[in-house]
Amino acid sequence: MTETATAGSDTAEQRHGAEIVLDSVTKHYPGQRDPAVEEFSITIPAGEIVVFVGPSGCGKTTTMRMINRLIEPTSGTITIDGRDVSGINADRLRRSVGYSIQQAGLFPHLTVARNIATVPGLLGWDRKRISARVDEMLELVGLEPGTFRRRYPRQLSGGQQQRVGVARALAADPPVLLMDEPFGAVDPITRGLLQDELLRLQADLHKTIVFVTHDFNEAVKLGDRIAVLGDRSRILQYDTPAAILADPADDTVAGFVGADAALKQLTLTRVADVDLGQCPTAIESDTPDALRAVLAEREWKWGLILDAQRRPLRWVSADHLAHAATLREAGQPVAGTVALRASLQEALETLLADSTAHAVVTGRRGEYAGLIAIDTLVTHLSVMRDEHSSDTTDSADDAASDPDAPSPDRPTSGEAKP
Ligand SMILES: Nc1ncnc2c1ncn2[C@@H]1O[C@H](COP(=O)(O)OP(=O)(O)OP(=O)(O)O)[C@@H](O)[C@H]1O
Repeated sequence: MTETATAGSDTAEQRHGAEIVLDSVTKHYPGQRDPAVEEFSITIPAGEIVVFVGPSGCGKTTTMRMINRLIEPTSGTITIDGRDVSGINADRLRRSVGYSIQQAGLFPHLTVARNIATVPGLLGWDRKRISARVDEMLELVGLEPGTFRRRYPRQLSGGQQQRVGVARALAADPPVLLMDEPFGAVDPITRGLLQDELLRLQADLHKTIVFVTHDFNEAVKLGDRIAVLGDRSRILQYDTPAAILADPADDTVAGFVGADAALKQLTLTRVADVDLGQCPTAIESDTPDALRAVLAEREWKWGLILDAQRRPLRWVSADHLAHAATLREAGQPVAGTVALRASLQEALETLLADSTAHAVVTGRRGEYAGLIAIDTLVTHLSVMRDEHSSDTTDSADDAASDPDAPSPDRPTSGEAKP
């Protein structure tokens, strides 16, 4: 972080995240027997979202607040973009590090506009620039400026307050954003929407975001990396969500991950990233003969009837076709489809609702793109486990030297046989 960035001008470096390094940081609160944080070391890469997750009281908030010196460490060093924060004036530092907390922490006596304008005002921006920035920030977080500028926090829903909190934290375009359970006080649906918005914002902004939560699902959804913390902020595991889900470092982390690790893993992969299966298809204006022949000849149980734009309509079996004169009425409706951009967990939900136990995948215009079968998901999970397993190298070596060893599973390609 540079002085220029601190002063809030539009430099290139200001618009990108900054690396944060904590080195042997300890916090011992006066009068306490044990330190709240002990010898904590971590490197938070520029432009990534790193989530601190751990049980209540383990020291997450204390650790995070030392980054912007809301809490002063007892020992150790913290640098942002190579600069030791202890050498930066604390007020100046806080203006260059966005901070968003549970229940938004808005000033109740100030309008939404003045709340968002707080840091730009402190940085001495002129009125016109601040006003334009307030509108830009409100639009960024999905609130219409004409409606929301003049409201007070009490006139907003919890989710709207959180959005304003995020807008305020981003207003001076800080390279670093600290978020302490920012979505903890809203209902699960709003929470999901706010998480989606944060990911959408981050895709454009590339801030360095340190995010504290109790909720491992939230950590998996938001984190480029997750630091699972134990007592005194001891790092139990620091890795990507995929690696932690596939190979928890110990029983404590496994307990945190939960019994449904596999389901959580499925949220991390998009349908477009696995090989899709295929089945015979026909356009509904075709005669049944060709499809009937393919099903019989290649022993497919099901074929798929598409409309003229190749959008999936119905599943048909050989029985359905036995006496059908046309494809227009034959078969049973496809229960639901899943888009290429959807997650494998959504694909699982779709296939569980489908009578043929397949998820029909569609492209951007709803056209048929392929199928996902349960085998595709099982194989994918097994590949993920192999990739992240701590003894991957050993088993790969073993397999290479043993000609009878089974070949490792890979995602199915080509044909699924519905
Ligand atoms: N000002 C303080 N004085 C003394 N002890 C404190 C102070 N603030 C926090 N602590 C103690 O330090 C430890 C870590 O607290 P901290 O708030 O950092 O944990 P946390 O992981 O963020 O907890 P939670 O998830 O419940 O917010 C706790 O045992 C807490 O009681």
